[in-house]
Amino acid sequence: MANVSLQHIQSPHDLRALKRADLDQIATQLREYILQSVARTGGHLSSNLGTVELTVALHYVFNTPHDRIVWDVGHQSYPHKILTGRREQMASLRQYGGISGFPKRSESEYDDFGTAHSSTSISAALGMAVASRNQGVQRQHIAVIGDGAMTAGMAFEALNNAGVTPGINMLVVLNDNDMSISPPVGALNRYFARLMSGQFYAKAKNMGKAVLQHMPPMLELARRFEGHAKGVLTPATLFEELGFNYVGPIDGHDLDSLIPTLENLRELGGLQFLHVVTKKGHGYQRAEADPVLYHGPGRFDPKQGIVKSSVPAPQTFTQVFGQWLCDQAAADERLIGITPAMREGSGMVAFEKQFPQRYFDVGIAEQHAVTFAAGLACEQLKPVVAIYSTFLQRGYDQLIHDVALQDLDVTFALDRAGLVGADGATHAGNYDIAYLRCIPNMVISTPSDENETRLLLNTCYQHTGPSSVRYPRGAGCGAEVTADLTTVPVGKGVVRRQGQKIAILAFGTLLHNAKAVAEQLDLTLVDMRFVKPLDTALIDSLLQSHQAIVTLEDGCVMGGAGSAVLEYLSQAQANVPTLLLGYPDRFIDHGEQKQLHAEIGLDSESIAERIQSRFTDLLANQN
Ligand SMILES: Cc1ncc(C[n+]2csc(CCOP(=O)(O)OP(=O)(O)O)c2C)c(N)n1
Ligand SMILES: CC(=O)[C@@H](O)[C@H](O)COP(=O)(O)O
Ligand SMILES: [Mg+2]
Repeated sequence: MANVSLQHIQSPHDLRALKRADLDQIATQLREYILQSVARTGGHLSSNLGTVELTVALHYVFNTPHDRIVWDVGHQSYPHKILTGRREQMASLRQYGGISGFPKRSESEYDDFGTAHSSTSISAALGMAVASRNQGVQRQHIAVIGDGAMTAGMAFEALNNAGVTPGINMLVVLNDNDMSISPPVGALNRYFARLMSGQFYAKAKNMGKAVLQHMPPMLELARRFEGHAKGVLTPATLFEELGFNYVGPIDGHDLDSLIPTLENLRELGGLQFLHVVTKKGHGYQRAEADPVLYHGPGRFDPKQGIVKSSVPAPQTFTQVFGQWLCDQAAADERLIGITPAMREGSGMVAFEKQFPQRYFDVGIAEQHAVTFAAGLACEQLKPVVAIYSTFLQRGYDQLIHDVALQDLDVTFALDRAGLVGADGATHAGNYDIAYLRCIPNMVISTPSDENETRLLLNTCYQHTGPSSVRYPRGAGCGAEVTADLTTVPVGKGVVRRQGQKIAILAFGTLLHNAKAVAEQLDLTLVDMRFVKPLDTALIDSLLQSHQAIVTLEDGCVMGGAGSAVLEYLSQAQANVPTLLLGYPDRFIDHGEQKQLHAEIGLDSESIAERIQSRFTDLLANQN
């Protein structure tokens, strides 16, 4: 066996030039490279360790980039990125100016579809397959989707449509590692477990090796597969009922199973569904033992594993929410906590332990999460939907049609509001103020620090209608958080500093970037607390003594809080110069949150400069 090196793989063409016998070495080196690289940069780890062999086999068997591969979610695409010429660039992973943590069309000709929000791969691959058919192009279209991503309705919408789409080549590869971020939930997961249960999977593993070692002619193999797949291995599956030829489950770490099977499926063409079984974290014992902890680690030493810092980290907004949820649930048995598959990320691990009967992880199913909450509210329960701002976009119609239109009492705890940092544009929570503000009955609150978050969670929870509390990823300014359940008046802001002629109306945590500016330029600083209802009485009183308004928000300017103030000023016929500070009308890539805020002029220095350049004369005439 030749000594081959990952260093020589600049593209899948180099991989395909190797002998089959050399691929195991490549897989071993690839796994080690990913472990060492992610340990240096941080990023998604356990899912990438689980797709090493599958990725090698797919790029070895299929003629990429002519054949298309869509990686669902795409957090497991690091092996793909490394084999497609970005090995060196992994050092810049998810950093300002560096490569993305997800497939991105503008990054490589091998990234056929930008992913990150889950369960889009089958729809996208189907679109590509129909396009190839209609254009008379012969190519394969592969969707690689995890068992977690398969729990989203959109995946079944696509399967349902594909099943009645004639004349296309599409291979769906289900990467079944029996994990989402946390342990998977739902009846579908039980179904997969049945398919993998001893009687089927053991035979599949042995049959895979036996049948594939002698490699009869393709059609003979297909016939055998047909027979085995239908009879011995597994009963007709849900996927066959939807029009796919189901093959598997096979061992997703065994190149001897993967390569002949994929070659067979490549020759067969048509609608194929390959069920592979992998282990999340495969090949790194610590990640195998705790795939949740190693799902998205920061930097760590692979030899030691992730070590809890001895220096207590500042409390995050997520932790403030998690504590509040438990306290509020203890005080009110009507509270139900709902997460669409983000138990850890949303801070609900303690809540699940303390209130298991009132905790619901509904899977990657944001649409269902919202309307499920609506149903609970119809029966006088008080659901709290803990959901990242970006993922609530998936349940937007349900929020309007099922919750707001019926004025139901649902509280939305919107974590990851604003720029999230390393996950970049796909996960940015930039739009919730704009997309919620136009919905009647909605209450929108924007806490400025950790204690304000608790205050506004108390307040919105007690409000008997649809409401939202938005807070950013990570820690805030370190404000002391009370332990009580005090509320504040809905729709009322608070003047934090009295200045002279210019008032900054801050909506959210960027208020702290404006504090020093207000001191430096002697400006009034207001913590508005709510975008809707807007504190118009406070604005009226400010207009009595101020000659200019600045609005400040960690969200898009278009349709955001500043727009709400402008609308009011126009309606009040108040002709006062107004400067709107917020996110520009473009997508903002990954980097540190502080770096990104500086890039778009929302750090303290930029805020001061922008106010000074806009209101030079006014400032000159202050005392
Ligand atoms: C719409 C949407 N909701 C939630 C997430 C957060 N998320 C990222 S990965 C993941 C679990 C995916 O599980 P699976 O598809 O099985 O992939 P694995 O991590 O097991 O490889 C979730 C819930 C997301 N990316 N998109
Ligand atoms: C891939 C995905 O969508 C999640 O893993 C997400 O990256 C988690 O984000 P946080 O790290 O902000 O919880
Ligand atoms: Mg999984």
